[in-house]
Formats: sequence, C-alpha cells, structure tokens
Amino acid sequence: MPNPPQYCPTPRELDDLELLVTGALAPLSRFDEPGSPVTLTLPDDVAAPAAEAGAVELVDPEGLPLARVNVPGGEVEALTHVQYGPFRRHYLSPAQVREAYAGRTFVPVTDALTEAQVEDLRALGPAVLLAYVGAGTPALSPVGLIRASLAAADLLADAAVVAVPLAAHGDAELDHQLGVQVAHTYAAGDPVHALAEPADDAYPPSIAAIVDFDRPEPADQGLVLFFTGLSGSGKSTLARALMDRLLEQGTRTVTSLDGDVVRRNLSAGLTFSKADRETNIRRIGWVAAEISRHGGVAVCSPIAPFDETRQQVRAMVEDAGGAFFLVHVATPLEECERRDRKGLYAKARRGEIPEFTGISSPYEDPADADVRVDTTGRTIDDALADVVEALREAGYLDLSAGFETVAAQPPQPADASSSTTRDPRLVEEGELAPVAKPAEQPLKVLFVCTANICRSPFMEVVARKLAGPDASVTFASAGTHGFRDHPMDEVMGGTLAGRGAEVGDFASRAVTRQMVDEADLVLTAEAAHRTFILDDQPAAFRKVFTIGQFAEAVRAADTSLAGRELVRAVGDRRGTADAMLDVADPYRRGPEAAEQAAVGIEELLRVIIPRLTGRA
Ligand SMILES: Nc1ncnc2c1ncn2[C@@H]1O[C@H](COP(=O)(O)OS(=O)(=O)O)[C@@H](OP(=O)(O)O)[C@H]1O
Ligand SMILES: Nc1ncnc2c1ncn2[C@@H]1O[C@H](COP(=O)(O)OP(=O)(O)O)[C@@H](O)[C@H]1O
Repeated sequence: MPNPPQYCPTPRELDDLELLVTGALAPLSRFDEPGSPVTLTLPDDVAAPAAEAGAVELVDPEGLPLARVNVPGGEVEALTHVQYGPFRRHYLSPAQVREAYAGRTFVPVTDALTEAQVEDLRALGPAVLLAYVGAGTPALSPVGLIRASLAAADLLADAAVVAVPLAAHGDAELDHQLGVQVAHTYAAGDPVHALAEPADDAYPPSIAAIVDFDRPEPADQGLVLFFTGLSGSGKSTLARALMDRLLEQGTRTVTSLDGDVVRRNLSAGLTFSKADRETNIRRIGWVAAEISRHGGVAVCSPIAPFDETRQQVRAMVEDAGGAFFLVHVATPLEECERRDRKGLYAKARRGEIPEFTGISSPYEDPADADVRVDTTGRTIDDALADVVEALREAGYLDLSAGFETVAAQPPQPADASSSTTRDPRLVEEGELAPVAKPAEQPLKVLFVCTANICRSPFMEVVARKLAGPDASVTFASAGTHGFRDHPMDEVMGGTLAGRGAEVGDFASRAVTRQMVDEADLVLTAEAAHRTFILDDQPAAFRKVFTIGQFAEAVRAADTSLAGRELVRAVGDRRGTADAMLDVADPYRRGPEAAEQAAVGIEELLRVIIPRLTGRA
C-alpha cells in the first residue's frame, strides 16, 4: 500500500480536527458523519492518492504531521498535538477540564463581555469561561477573545478561561447546536449558563482597552490600497502620487507593491499565464496582508485581471485584521492603447506578446470596487482627488485636509525682493508649508556614509574646496553607524593632499534626525545609507539622495536652475537610487581603492557643486 499523501487542511478543518481529537465534539469522533457539518474536503490531487493509500496525513501549515485520517471513513488517529501559539496553555481537552475545574458553571463566550454580562456572571460562583475561538467565529480575533475573557475573569471572584477552537461551518443553526453540545461536553453534567444578548457595548475599562486594540477604528487599521486596471490605465501613476501624499503627511508607514516592481523581485520568473498571474497576485496579497496585520499601509498596483484572485486578496487582508480598499482604474482600453507608454500594445497587436491583457487575455471588471476612476482627459491630481475623497468617506485615511487648507490660502507674492523664498510646491501641498526660509541663509549640505571617516569627510572637504570661500553653501558630514570623534581614515586622508585640500580639525559623528531636519540636501555614498535615513524619516524623501543619483539628476535638470531651486526640482522628479551609482567603500582596501573612490567622488562633486553654488 502506498504512503498516505500529506495535506494541510483549511483553518476550519484544522480546528475541527483538534476538537475531534480531544473528544470535545463527542458524540462526533470522525469527519464526514452523515448530516454533520464537520467535514474534510480533499482537493482532487490529494483525494486520488489518499483513496489509493486508504488515508491522508493532515499536517499543520508548517508541515508538522497532526493526524492520519482514513479515506473513506474519516476516522482520526492523532499523531502530534500542537504545542505552540499564543495562550496554548488555555487550550484544554474536556478531560483536562474535568480534572481541573469540575463542579463549576460553564459559560460559552463568543465576544468581549459587557459590564452587564460581567455583573450577571458575578452571581454564578466559580465559573469556567469557554472562549469559542475557532476559525470564522469570534467577533474579536482568537487572541483578542482570550485576552478579553481573561480580563473578564479578573473581574470575577473565581473564574477560569478555557479556549475552545470551535469553528463556524456556515450554517448558523447547526453551529449553534454544536456550540451548545460542546459546552455540555466540557461541563459533563455541571451547569451551563447561556449569557444574555448584550443590550449595549458598555465594556468594563480593562475589556474596552482590549476591544479597541483588537478592533481599531478604520483610521488606525492596517490598510491595503489595491489599484487594479489595464496596463497604462494609470495605476502606478495614481498609486505613486497617493504614496507621496501619505509620506508627506508622515503619519503612516507605507510600502509600495507595484506590478512591474514586484515582477522584478518577488515574482521574478513568473509568466503572464493565468496560473502565474494568480500566483503573482496571491504573493502580493500575502505580503500586503502581513503589512496590514501590523497596522501599515500597502499600496498595490498590479493589473490583477481576475475577480476570484482579487477576492482572495481581500479575504487574506481581512483575515489579517486589515482593511481592503479596491480602486478600479477604469481607463478604457482605447485610451490605454492610445497612450501605449511602453509600446506594449503595438507589440501585442502585432502578436509579439502573447496573452496581453485587454488584447489576448481577459480583464474582469470588478463589481466590488470602492471607487472607480477613469483617467481619460483628466489630470493626475484631478483623478487622484476621487480616490482621496473615497478614502476619506470610508474613514480610512484623510489626505485631503492639509491640501485644501493651504490651496485655499491667498497666493504668496512672487516678489524677488521679499525676505523669504517659498517653495511653490510646498505652498500648494500644505503640511510642509512653514518651511519658508530667509533668503540669505546658506544652503546646508550634509554628506553621509557609514562610519564618517572615509567617504563622507572626503566629500565634505573636497566640496568645500570646490565651492570656494564665498559660496553661500555649507558642508558637513556624518555616518549612519559613525563613532564619535574619530579622525579621518589615514589612507583616504592621503588622497586629499594631491588635491590641494586639507582635512583640518575633523571629528567623526553619527547622523541624527536633527542633522537631517536642518539640512537642505543630504547626499549619501550608497543607496543603503539613503534607505537608512528614510526608514526613520520618510518625509525627507525629497531632499535625501545618493550622491550618484543626485549628480545624474543634476545633469538632466534645466541648466537655469541652481541652489535651492535645483534641489527642489530634483526632489520633484527624482530618479531611482540605483545601487549601480553607489560609491563603494574603500575602507581598509588600500591606497588604490581609496584613490579610486576619491576620483569617483570628485567627478560627481564637479557636476554638483558648481550648480549648487550657481557658478556653473
Ligand atoms: N502579457 C502581458 N499582459 C499584461 N502586461 C504585461 C504583459 N507582458 C508584460 N506586461 C507588463 O507587465 C505589467 C503587468 O504585470 P502585473 O504583474 O501587474 O500583471 S498581473 O497582475 O500579474 O496580470 C504591465 O505593467 P503595467 O503597465 O504597469 O500594468 C506590463 O508592462
Ligand atoms: N489622470 C491621469 N491619471 C493617471 N495617469 C495619467 C492620467 N492622465 C494621463 N496619464 C498618463 O497615463 C500613463 C499611465 O501609466 P502608468 O501609471 O504606468 O499605468 P499602469 O501602471 O496602469 O500601467 C502615464 O504616462 C500617465 O502620465
């Protein structure tokens, strides 16, 4: 006889299995008893080998074998008991409960207890709260319900909490009967007390705090913003614009899961077949759901052409406690094809790209979109306003406030003799508006590398030399992992001599938030340094660049721009911080590596400094 195949069942089936094994579902002792909702459904590719082997081995999501189940028949032979998971010590079998708590009153609990319900229980004497935490049941998460039940037990004279993974089976009547039956199995003749329906949601303070944490207000909930639509419809453009606003507001952590970008890393190697597209979207969904579990915002912008896969993502996110907000970028095919930004539609029409969405592969319009935006003939800001408004109405995010307020302010005089220079963009986009600076303040540039002893001091010293004594630009440097008061590395310092520059009384230091806040421009040696800073201060993204990235942007920028205007223009149209443009670390690699780094940095500074000082 062949070995039974392994199969990881659904969360509902896993819960049923646990209760079958502990005897909590008695008289049920196996799956698939006629008329019972406790069923096990094997997919075709498992059912056939299971029938041949006469059994299937059920494993948990990590592959731990839990039980062997006869096929057909459904009888269960336990192999291992799950030992992990929060509050595992409260998951007791009826036999264990008999031993510890015989003689008490048993109370099934499916939600946080209100003041009135706790009061009702006070009269009962010693009690056991049976927290029904199975898949699909509790109004709170399983952990939330156990915590809330423990908090209720604390308010009672003598109450214990037992977690019972009794799942919902999609039939309210049958599930109710099962719940009553399980309570009586645990009680084994002791009284069972049914709680009265709550008349209100007045919770005792300790329970209210748990409910608030478990069921956050929409504005505090993790959020997945999912843009779906044809290629060229405007998903990435709108998603990016929305992310910029979120970052500028600075109140949420944001992760982008753009279709093209995901396909270069997370989904590298996948094709555009239906199966691979589904895999791609489920991967995006999985990552996004995890982000939402931790209260973050994930902004996804794949085509996601299939309704069923989008529904799966919605379910994954909601199971993780996040909110799912679907934006259908409903720009019609004709307009997307007219734009044909990447020339893909032309190729698809010529038959050079098989299975191209909208041409030779379907796009299923969502019926469950939270907002639908056709970008045809509209500006990006205008189209974005629809999304911002829908998010505000749904209570998830309010990105409108600052923008409206400031846009409504009277325009500032564009008088060159005025004592302040204002960033027009910042005036338009509210929250950052108070950054008006006296015109005569020098532009502050901060160079950042790792330890602030090789690359960044070299940048600082050489930049100062190139700028000359009268420039209205100041230079400083710091390290992401810099030690205090170390001198410049001797080998790197040696490269200064041939350039007629001197290190002076330099002392290393670690970069701080304040330094970044005060700087007008932060130039890092590597993309990793930039990420280090922006992870902590995401709102600084318009002024933190790698030195290579900034030099590239300066080369491409309008030659009439200088100083602050130049920094601003680069910030608005920044390219990517490609690691290819990094200045490699020469530390402890000898004089040759130091000279190579010096030459590379000097070349970049010769592009940047004349433009910053306005003497190009
Ligand atoms: N056959 C075919 N069909 C559709 N799109 C194609 C295809 N081949 C390559 N591309 C490019 O890949 C981008 C879409 O990838 P996605 O991961 O978003 O697609 S999907 O959600 O898995 O269907 C899509 O990018 P966007 O234009 O940003 O949508 C295209 O540039
Ligand atoms: N109102 C608008 N909203 C979004 N994009 C627009 C709008 N009007 C024109 N476009 C242009 O349409 C193109 C959309 O491309 P992109 O955002 O990459 O789409 P997708 O990610 O859906 O493939 C961009 O060139 C963008 O500038």
